[in-house]
Amino acid sequence: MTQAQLARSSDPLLAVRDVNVVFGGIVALAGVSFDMHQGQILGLIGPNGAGKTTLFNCLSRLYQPSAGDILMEGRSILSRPPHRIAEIGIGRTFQNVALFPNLSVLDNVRVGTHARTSSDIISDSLRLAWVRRSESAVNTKVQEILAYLDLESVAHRTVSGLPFGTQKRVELARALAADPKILLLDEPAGGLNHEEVYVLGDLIRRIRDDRKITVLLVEHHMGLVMSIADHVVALNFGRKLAEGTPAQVQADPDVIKAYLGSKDQ
Ligand SMILES: Nc1ncnc2c1ncn2[C@@H]1O[C@H](COP(=O)(O)OP(=O)(O)OP(=O)(O)O)[C@@H](O)[C@H]1O
Repeated sequence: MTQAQLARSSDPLLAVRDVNVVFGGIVALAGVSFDMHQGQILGLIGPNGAGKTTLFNCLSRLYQPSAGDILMEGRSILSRPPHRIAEIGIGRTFQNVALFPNLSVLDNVRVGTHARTSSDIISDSLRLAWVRRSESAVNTKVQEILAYLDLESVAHRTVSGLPFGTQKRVELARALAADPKILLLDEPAGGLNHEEVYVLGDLIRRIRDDRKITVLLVEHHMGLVMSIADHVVALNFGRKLAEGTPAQVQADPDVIKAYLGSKDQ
């Protein structure tokens, strides 16, 4: 069974149900619903102002829908603050990279593991045996992720001095360090050159295949979305315009019209 078939055969990992978001008088999302299944790479596309970022921000809990629900493994996530979504297996990256610029790559990735470790300041300062064991497990995990993302050679470098493409990889490493079930990627190809986008596509697919992580990709780079997504949801003016395989969505007359319309503006 392929990853895509496997994905469709199970209950949704994440369910977006009739989500509405209104800013003042502007309806940013109106009744958007779709399912994400385990093992899927889902591409969320749409012209400028379609509502992609708003939906992404609802999923990462920065925005609260005015109606509707978002369920992770059947349970609503809407009462959860943004800093507590990692605990239920939702990881994210940011469009413009949000790392600690003056810390090393290693320390930035180590921060990611804290979402899933349970030590506290008293146990840490007493250096209890279980804290030492968990520290050693964290180090092993961080080293494994750095090797996986080919970041070992820059492990001790300060993040601010690294090229943007490398910083984006560090952000991915930090998100992976929290062991997410779903990874939300906000325009990961933004600011990357052609070769880097190709490498990124390959990497996202490997993350899904090797680590069994479900991926939601908000992306303007149509080539990337269409080459790696197995399911695509297209938004326009806050509504779902179409969903299906990349080929189905690309051939949808409403999607074609929405993109041509936006080019003319
Ligand atoms: N914080 C906000 N306050 C007021 N209006 C907002 C806010 N955020 C988004 N909007 C409006 O909501 C609508 C959807 O915007 P959103 O940024 O989600 O679209 P998008 O698909 O991500 O666009 P882009 O591709 O340009 O990033 C737009 O009309 C936008 O102007």
